[in-house]
Amino acid sequence: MINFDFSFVKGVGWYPGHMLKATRDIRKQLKLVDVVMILTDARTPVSALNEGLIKITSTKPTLIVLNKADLAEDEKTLDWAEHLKSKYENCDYVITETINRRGLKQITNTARQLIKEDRKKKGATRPLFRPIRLMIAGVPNVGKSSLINALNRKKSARTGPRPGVTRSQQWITLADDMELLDTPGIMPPGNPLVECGLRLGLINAVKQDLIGKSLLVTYLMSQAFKHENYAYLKSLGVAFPVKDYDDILTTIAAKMGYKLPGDEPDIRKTEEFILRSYTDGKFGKMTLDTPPDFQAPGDVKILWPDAKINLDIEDEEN
Ligand SMILES: Nc1nc2c(ncn2[C@@H]2O[C@H](COP(=O)(O)OP(=O)(O)OP(=O)(O)O)[C@@H](O)[C@H]2O)c(=O)[nH]1
Repeated sequence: MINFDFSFVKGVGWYPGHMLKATRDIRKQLKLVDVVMILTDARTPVSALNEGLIKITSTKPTLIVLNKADLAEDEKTLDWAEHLKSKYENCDYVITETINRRGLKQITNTARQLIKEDRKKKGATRPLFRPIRLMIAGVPNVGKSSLINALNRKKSARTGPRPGVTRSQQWITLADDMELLDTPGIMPPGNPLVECGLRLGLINAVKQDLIGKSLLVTYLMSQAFKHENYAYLKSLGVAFPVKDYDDILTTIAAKMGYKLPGDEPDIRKTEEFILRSYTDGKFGKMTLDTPPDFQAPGDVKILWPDAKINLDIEDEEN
């Protein structure tokens, strides 16, 4: 087991002006909607949840959608989903893989059920004679626009693997009796916990350059080793046990042919490739948020960035 220490990293906050405006707009529009659908990333269900949003919208039933479940460990996703459901009032969850169109039907069914229960609680006796209205919110890049497009099929919302693609609110009428209010991705103000921030960087909810790609790659490696997730690294030629952290990058650079003039490995390009591979799901299913807290255990320390890193890894297959 390898343990990593990232305690030297400073907080990584990101709260540009358009997010403040978007938060105010959400408050204003709240009275128009029946259910607030909060998307999170199944790899980081809590780090990417933005609990502040749940508080702001707590007068409405909440549907938590754990999206990108294709990239997370199934059992842990279910554990987290049940945990979140029990934590918040008037709340239910759906697990989705928008990319594979998985879980879409459950969204409409669960939203309708939440509305029914909410109306009953408020003493409403007649059915709702208008389309149901959902607001969709969450931190950047969790898949809000992709989900809307998947539900809509008309592909009206812009998507992209970068945070902050959606900049304003927009109402979208679905063919079904349902209307959706899309909102821009919103981070909580202030600095999240260090590990939480690193996770938000890895999933592209925070701009990776704000945190630093080298640091994110080191963090990704720490997670891959913690999960004993070696398959993709092996496919890139990395031999285990790894003696030196730099070996990982130089091996991958050689494999990919990333060279600088003079045949030096192009580490920057290699780091970008590794992060892109992670975004593309090449590391397989890996849940980053681990209950009960976010602290990595620390009996073996990785010194970064100036010291060489010795990874004392045993690989059972070798
Ligand atoms: N693997 C995987 N990727 C997904 C899934 N859903 C969305 N994505 C990808 O995630 C990236 C971000 O998706 P968007 O729909 O643009 O995210 P967003 O939340 O609208 O982003 P902002 O506009 O920044 O708030 C895109 O590259 C999508 O293709 C999913 O279920 N699985």
